[in-house]
Amino acid sequence: MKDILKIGNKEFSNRLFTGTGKFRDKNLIKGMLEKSGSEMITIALRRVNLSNPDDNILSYIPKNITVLPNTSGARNYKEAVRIAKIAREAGCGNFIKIEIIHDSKYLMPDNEETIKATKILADDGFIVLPYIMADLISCKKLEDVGASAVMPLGSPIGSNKGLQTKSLIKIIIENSNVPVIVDAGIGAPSQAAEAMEMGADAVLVNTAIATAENPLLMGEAFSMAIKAGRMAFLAKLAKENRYAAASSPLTGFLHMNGNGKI
Ligand SMILES: CC(=O)[C@@H](O)[C@H](O)COP(=O)(O)O
Repeated sequence: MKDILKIGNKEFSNRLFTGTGKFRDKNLIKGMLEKSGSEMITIALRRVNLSNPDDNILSYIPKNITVLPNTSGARNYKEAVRIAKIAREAGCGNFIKIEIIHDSKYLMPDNEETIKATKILADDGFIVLPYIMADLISCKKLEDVGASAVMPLGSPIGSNKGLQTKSLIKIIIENSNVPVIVDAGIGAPSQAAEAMEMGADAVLVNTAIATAENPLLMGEAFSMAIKAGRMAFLAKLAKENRYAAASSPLTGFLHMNGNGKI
C-alpha cells in the first residue's frame, strides 16, 4: 500500500523524521538514516560551519535526504527569520523548522513569536514547519498564515517523557488541515506508535535515537513502531469497552445474579 505524506513540494514514504544532535559520533548519522529509512533530518543552523566544509554537519547527511534546518538559538521572530534566510542562502533549501525559545529550563517554544515568524517566512516562499506548544488556537493561526505543517510538542525537548500532551494533540489532529508532526520528548518507540495510532501524520525524534546505546537499531525500532502505529490508525482501532466483552460466545458460562454475584 502506498501511503505518502506530502509536505510542501516533497513527498515522504517514511513518517519518522530525525535530528542530528547528541550523537556521540557524527558518523553514526548516515547509518541511522539508512537503518531507519528516515527521509528528513533537522539540523541546527549554528552547527553548519560555512567556513570549513570538512567540519560541516551537512557532510554527514546523504544527498537524497531532505534537510530541515531549524532556527534553534532564536529567541524572537526576528532572529528566527534571520536564521531561516541564512539557511536558505547557505544552500539548505526552503524547508525551515521554526524553533523560538527563550526559556532555558523547560525549552518551551513561544507560540506568539512563532506565528509572526511563520507568516513572514511563508510569504517569502519558505515551507514552514513550526515547533509549538500543543495548542489548537495557535495551530489554526499558523495554518491561516501559511504553515505547511504544525509540530506540537509531546513533552519537553530531550526529556524522553513521551506524550504528556496527548489529549491536546488529539484535539489538534482532529481539527487540522495541515499535517501534524509530533515533535520532542518522544522517548520510546511505543510512544511514537501511540502518536501515530491517534492519527499524527509523522513524529520527529532526536534524543531517544541519538543517545541510545545503539542508535542504528533504535532508529530502526522507531521506524517500525511508526509504521505499525500508522497502519493501526488506517485500519481503525476497535472501540474501548467499559466492561469485559467475551471473545467467544457465552455458552457454558455461569451467569451472575442481579447483585453481580455468580
Ligand atoms: C532536534 C530538534 O529539533 C529537537 O529540538 C526536537 O524537538 C527533538 O526533540 P527530542 O530530542 O526530544 O526528540
